[in-house]
Amino acid sequence: MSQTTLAPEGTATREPSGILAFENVTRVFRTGLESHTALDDVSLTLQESQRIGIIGESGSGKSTLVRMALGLDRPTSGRVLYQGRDIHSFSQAEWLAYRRAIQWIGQDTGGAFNPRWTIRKSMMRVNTTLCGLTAKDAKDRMESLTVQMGLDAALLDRKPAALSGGQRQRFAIVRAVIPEPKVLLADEAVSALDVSVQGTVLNLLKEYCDTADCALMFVSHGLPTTAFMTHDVVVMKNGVVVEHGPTRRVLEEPEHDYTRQLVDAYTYDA
Ligand SMILES: Nc1ncnc2c1ncn2[C@@H]1O[C@H](COP(=O)(O)OP(=O)(O)OP(=O)(O)O)[C@@H](O)[C@H]1O
Repeated sequence: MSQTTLAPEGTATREPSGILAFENVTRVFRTGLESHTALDDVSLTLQESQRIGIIGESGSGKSTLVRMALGLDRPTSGRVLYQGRDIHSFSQAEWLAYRRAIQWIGQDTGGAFNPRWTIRKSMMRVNTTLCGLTAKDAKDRMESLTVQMGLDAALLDRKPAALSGGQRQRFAIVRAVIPEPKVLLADEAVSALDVSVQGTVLNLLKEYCDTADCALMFVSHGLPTTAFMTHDVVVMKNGVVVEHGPTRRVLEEPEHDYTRQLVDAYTYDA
């Protein structure tokens, strides 16, 4: 069993259930006669305003964890808790509130928006229907966040294909933060971007989390970006949490052989 309770370094108080928690979550995928355990009894707690990294080789279960948090997939056993309550016990109204409170930013910046609509139309649609904002609130927040992200407001009236990858990714962040989420799930959110744009996007994301007291689950293959973005880190292998702790300690003085291999491989490749 992998059990970890994580809090920002120096945080004085800890809520046992945190804002988002995975309680003994197991996910087994069955295809024909084969079965594969993508998550194996994973327990971890994300505290308010905490930024945690999730690292591990391809296939270790990182994205499955994110899908569980978004309610796009259900645990075979165990529970996903938001503010101490099982997300799958929510009423329809509670579910709507949850979908506002937890937002996702992925690697595929094109996929975040309808290719046939302008960015403005996509964002307004999601935030008024799915997230329940009034049209005025959605528009005001969209326009001011666009400027905060260093984007020209005129770009809102373009379709996604008429934007650069970096611009689309910054709009993906704008879309995600308009509903004032309490948790952001970033799954390889900057890996498709070139290094100079990565830095800008990471800074904006970090700044947003700090000013809005928003927690962040940061899934990445990049150890330097994980070190920059997170207070704590969880190392996953074959669906199990093999190590966790303050990011600097885990990356500089790994306790588990697997973490050491990850760190060494990264240094070697760099
Ligand atoms: N729908 C599915 N059906 C069958 N197996 C699946 C399914 N989704 C994920 N898996 C398997 O579960 C394991 C974990 O996948 P997951 O996508 O969570 O890994 P990951 O750590 O995010 O990998 P990557 O870094 O490559 O994105 C993999 O072996 C994957 O093949």
